[in-house]
Amino acid sequence: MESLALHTDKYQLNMMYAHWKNGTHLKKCVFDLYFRELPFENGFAVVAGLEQAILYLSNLRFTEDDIRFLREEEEQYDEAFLRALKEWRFTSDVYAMPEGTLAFPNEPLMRVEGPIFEVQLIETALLNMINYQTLIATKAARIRHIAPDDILLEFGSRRAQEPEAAIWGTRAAYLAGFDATSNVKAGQLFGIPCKGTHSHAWVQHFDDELTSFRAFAEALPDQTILLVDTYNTIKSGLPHAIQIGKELKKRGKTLQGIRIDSGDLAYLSKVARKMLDEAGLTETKIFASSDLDEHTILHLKSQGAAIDAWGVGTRLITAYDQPALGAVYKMVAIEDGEEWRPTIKISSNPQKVTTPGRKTVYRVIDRKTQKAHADLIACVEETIDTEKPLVLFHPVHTYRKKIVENYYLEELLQPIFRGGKLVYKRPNLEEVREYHRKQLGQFWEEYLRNLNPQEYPVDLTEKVWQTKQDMLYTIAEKIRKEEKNLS
Ligand SMILES: Nc1ncnc2c1ncn2[C@@H]1O[C@H](COP(=O)(O)OP(=O)(O)OP(=O)(O)O)[C@@H](O)[C@H]1O
Ligand SMILES: O=P(O)(O)OC[C@H]1O[C@H](OP(=O)(O)OP(=O)(O)O)[C@H](O)[C@@H]1O
Ligand SMILES: O=C(O)c1cccnc1
Repeated sequence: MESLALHTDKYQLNMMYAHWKNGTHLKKCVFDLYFRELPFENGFAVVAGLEQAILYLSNLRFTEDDIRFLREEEEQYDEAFLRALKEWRFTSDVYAMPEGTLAFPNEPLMRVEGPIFEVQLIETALLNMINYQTLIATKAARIRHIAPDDILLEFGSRRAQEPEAAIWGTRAAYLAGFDATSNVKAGQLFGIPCKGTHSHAWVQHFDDELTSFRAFAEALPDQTILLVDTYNTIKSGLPHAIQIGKELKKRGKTLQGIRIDSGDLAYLSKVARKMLDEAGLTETKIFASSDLDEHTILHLKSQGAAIDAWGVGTRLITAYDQPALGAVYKMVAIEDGEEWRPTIKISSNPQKVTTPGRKTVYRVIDRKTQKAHADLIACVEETIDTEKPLVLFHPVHTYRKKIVENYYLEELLQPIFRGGKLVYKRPNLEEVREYHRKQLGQFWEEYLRNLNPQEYPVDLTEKVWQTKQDMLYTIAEKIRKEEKNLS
C-alpha cells in the first residue's frame, strides 16, 4: 500500500505543528475509537476495517513528495518541522477488536496510545476505514440474518462511491456472511470467491435470445447462468433457458442457474421453479437481483419466492439507508509523569460526554449457556475477580442492577501494534468469517433480530463510572468558580 500520510485532515497537521512548536508533540496520550449509535436500528455492529488500518499503519511515512507538497502550503511550516515529519516513524501502541467482532455503542473498537504527534495524525484515516467497513459489514449481517441458508452475492461495484470502497466494501460483506463477489479484483486481493452471470447486453448483442443463450453455454458450459428477463421472462427467457438446460443435460452438464432482474420477483421465481422442475432441471438455481436489500428479501421470502441466490448491489455497498456510522476518535487520557491522567470532553448533549481513562472492554459470558450477558468497560489496570459475583449496573439509571455469577470474561481489545511494530497475527479472511460466525453464536436471538432488537447492555465498572462522575463534578465546580471570578 502506498503511504497515506497525507490522507488526514488539515487540522491534524496544524495541531501536530502547534504541538511541535510548543514542545508538547512527544507527550503521550490515549484515544478511543467508538460509535455512539447502531446503524440501521440493528442490535449490533460488525467490526471491519482493521486489515486496511493495519496496512495503512504499517506503511505510514511522509515521502519526499508529501514534504514538497506541505512546503507550499499557506501555513508555511518550519523546515525543521518538515524534516521531523520526513524522519518520523510510527511508534504507538494500538489495541483493537478483531474484525468480525460484534460491537455496541460507546465501547472502544480501538484504543491508540502514543505521542500526540502521531495519534493525532492517524485519526482521519482510521475513522475513514473503520466507519465505512463496519457499516457495510453490519448491513451484510442484516441481510445474512434474514436469508441464513441462501446464496448471497455482492454485486455492488458499479454503484459503490469509488473503486476502493467497492473492494473493501465487498470484503466487509464477505466477512459478515456473503458467499461471493462479482468483483474480480477483490477475488485476486483477498481470495473471495468470484461469481457472475451475464448482462442484458449479451442478449441484445444477438439477433435472438435463444442463440445468445446457446453461445453463452457453449463458451461456459460449467458456469452457465442465464439472464431471462431481457424480453419476456415467462414467454421467452424461461423457455429458451430450459431449452439450453436440456441441451446441456444431454452433454452431461447442468444449467447452473437463471437470473431474474426485474418484474415481480416472487411471482416470476415461483413460475420459473415450476417450469424448470417440470423440465427436469431441478438442480438449476434461481438467482434474483434488482435493488435488493434485507427488507425486500424478507418480503420476497414471506411471499414464498423460490429464490436460491440473491445478487445484492447498490443498497449494500453504499449502505443506502444509512450512509455513515458516525464513529468518533476521542482523547481519554494523557501522560502525567509515570501515570495516565484521564481527560474528558463535556458536551451540552449528554450523549456526547466522553468516558475518561485508559480502558479496555470485556465480554461477560455465562459459563453454562456460553451466551453473553453484557460488555463491561474497565480500566486497563483493573482486575476483576471472576470467582466473585459481578454486579453490573446501568451507567445512567444506576439503580438498574444485575448480579452475574458463574461467568468468564473475554477481553475484546487485542494488541495490534506495540511501539509501532505489528504484533498481531493477522487471521486470514476465512478465519475472520469463522470468528464472526462464532461471535453470533454468543448472543441470544433477542439481540440479533433485525426489527426492534433488545438493547444489549454495555456497562462501566464502578471505577470507570466513578472516575467519570468525579471529573464531571470537578469540572462543573471549576467552571462555577471561574464564572464567579469573572463576574
Ligand atoms: N414481489 C415483490 N414484492 C416486493 N418487492 C418486489 C417484488 N418483486 C420485485 N420487488 C422489488 O421492487 C422493485 C421493483 O422496481 P422497479 O419496478 O423499479 O423495477 P424492475 O421491475 O426491477 O424493472 P427495471 O429494472 O427495469 O427498473 C425492486 O426493488 C425489486 O427488488
Ligand atoms: O440492483 P442492484 O442491487 O444494484 O444490483 C446490481 C444490478 O446491477 C445490474 O444492473 P445494471 O442495470 O447495472 O446492468 P444489467 O442489468 O445490464 O446487468 C444487475 O442486473 C443488478 O440489477
Ligand atoms: O453477475 C451478475 O449477474 C452481475 C454482476 C454485477 C452486477 N450485476 C449483475
